[in-house]
Amino acid sequence: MTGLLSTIDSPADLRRLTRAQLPALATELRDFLLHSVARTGGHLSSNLGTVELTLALHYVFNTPEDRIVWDVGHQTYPHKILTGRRERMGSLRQQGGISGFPLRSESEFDAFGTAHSSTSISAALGMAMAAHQKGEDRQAIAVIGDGAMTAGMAFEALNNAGVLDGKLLVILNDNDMSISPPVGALNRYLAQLMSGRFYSAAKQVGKQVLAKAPHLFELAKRLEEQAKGLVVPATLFEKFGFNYIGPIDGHDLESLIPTLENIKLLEGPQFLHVVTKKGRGYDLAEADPVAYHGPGKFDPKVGLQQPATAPKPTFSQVFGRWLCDMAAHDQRLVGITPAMREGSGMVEFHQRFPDRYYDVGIAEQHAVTFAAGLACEGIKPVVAIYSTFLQRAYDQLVHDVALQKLPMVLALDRAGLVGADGPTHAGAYDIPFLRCIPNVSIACPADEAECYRLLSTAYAQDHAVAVRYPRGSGVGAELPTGPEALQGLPFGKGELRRQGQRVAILAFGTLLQPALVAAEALDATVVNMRWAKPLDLELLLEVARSHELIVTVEEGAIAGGAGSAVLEALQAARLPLPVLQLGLPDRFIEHGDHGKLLSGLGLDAAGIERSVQAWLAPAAVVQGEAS
Ligand SMILES: Cc1ncc(C[n+]2csc(CCOP(=O)(O)OP(=O)(O)O)c2C)c(N)n1
Ligand SMILES: CC(=O)[C@@H](O)[C@H](O)COP(=O)(O)O
Ligand SMILES: [Mg+2]
Repeated sequence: MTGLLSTIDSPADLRRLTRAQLPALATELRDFLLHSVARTGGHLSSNLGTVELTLALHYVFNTPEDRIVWDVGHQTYPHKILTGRRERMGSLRQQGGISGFPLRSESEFDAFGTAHSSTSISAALGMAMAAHQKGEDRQAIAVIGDGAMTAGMAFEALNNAGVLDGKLLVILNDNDMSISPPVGALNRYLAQLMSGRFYSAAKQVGKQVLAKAPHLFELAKRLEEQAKGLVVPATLFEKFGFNYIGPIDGHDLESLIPTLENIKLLEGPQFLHVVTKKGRGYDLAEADPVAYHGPGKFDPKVGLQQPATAPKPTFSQVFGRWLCDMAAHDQRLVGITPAMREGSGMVEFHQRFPDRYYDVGIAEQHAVTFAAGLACEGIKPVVAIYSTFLQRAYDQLVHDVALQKLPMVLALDRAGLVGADGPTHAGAYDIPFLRCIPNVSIACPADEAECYRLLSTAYAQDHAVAVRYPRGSGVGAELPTGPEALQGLPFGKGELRRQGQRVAILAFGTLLQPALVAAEALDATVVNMRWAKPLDLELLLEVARSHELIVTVEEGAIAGGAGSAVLEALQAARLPLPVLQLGLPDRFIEHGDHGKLLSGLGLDAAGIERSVQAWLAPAAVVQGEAS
């Protein structure tokens, strides 16, 4: 590799360049980024939009002493490339490679680990106040997108920061996009701020002020006032106690760098509003930032292509189909998504039932309590939510839903490991954290057809039911059709899938398939449990009485998971049977290929067979192996 970029191994190298060299570097960086992501897959359009902002931040601020907290962190590839990880970009999001998100353990330049949105202002404020407590002079910077800004947590942090005197800079990276087009009143407000009059006026003023500034340090006081001159009067952010600056063009280094240099001199909480374009510099991504939000591998010359043969529908698509079918059947149904329309398979539902579709923004807590309110009035809410993001709405689920025994369907997508996004996005904990809440049930479909049917079962209940299903597709089981299609499976009932001897494998969810394969070699019984709560006690006890060993298999945390529920049930029934619990261990599982990760954890057919054989092996042999 030649060119300027090849000389940058850290921001210190960057800071040795002249300002005149930076536009060329930005071009190289963008080109490198595009070709790198095209080879690995990953979050593209957000990163294309932050090239200049990243350069400007590392150029002006003394990173890593000054701290940058990137909200969500899906826009940090330019940051990774400039902070010593250029050569590792080929390993992005692969097992053993670098993460797609900032990681404190990966680099001293990653001040804070992110991936779930809207945490940056809180974390940066914490860092700013820590510097204050310790008498250290450093800047803490939160870079937050307009989508992430919609979350309550961002506003909680603004509310707190505005009355504290931390050296905090919040940069709103406003590209007028979330993953989907942005929603809500805040978006409307930001659009007003960016409307022609404000935007061009602010830009003009900014350029005049900065061109005339002779020497930044000597003119600190004057610049402070001038920077305030960039302020659009009485913005929401000023009312929160910030000095609001902007909007400025986030792709114009000539605006960004002097503005950031000015801001460095200002006291108190600062708020800089930059305007960027998602997908900037790659025409196809600019035209369709949604498709290029998180693409797989592609050829940059031709862009994303439709596969030659139609792939199996994903579980998300199965959910989307069920949602449309049930909505057509029952007028009371409404669908809710916290900003994940595409990922949750709700595009068609949105098109066909726009009045019954609610994208509430990145607001999982609100989504759940909003659904509770709807349920109080006889509406039938279906909340589509990734397992990992439901973690945000735990109290809402306990206090607002379960305690009042309100009915709703929680379509819990991305349950289990998710692959390239890694541990931040893994749906590892939903069974343990849901099964301890009264009035909440959990269905674990083993394939697509069961998923469809169990959604119907969930919809028919008088309390909250989560239906958990994984990312991607399963065995490709054909979906029900015809007049009976929307008929559910029996609530709380499993099914015997194979009769064997000695060992009974109880499978919860899609790991039923490898369990069936392992059972052939082991001549084991296999039960498709279908429900983690309630357990099918009748079936469980019948199986327990006729076998020597119970093996539970789930793609979720072992601790407190479905296997634990089985243990509790056996104990309550005074059946002292050994239970081998297979699932996710008590550690975070890194990013990588989903299938390989499962094999590595012994959750494929060979692994299940191995674990059972090891359990059955005479103790002497096991001890021998261990010593
Ligand atoms: C708590 C949470 N909910 C949902 C998501 C999924 N998500 C990732 S990026 C994103 C959109 C972010 O939009 P914005 O902050 O404007 O960044 P942009 O992609 O536009 O750069 C969403 C909804 C998430 N990461 N965290
Ligand atoms: C950054 C983020 O949270 C999302 O973009 C997420 O990576 C999407 O994951 P899926 O690809 O599983 O929808
Ligand atoms: Mg955005």
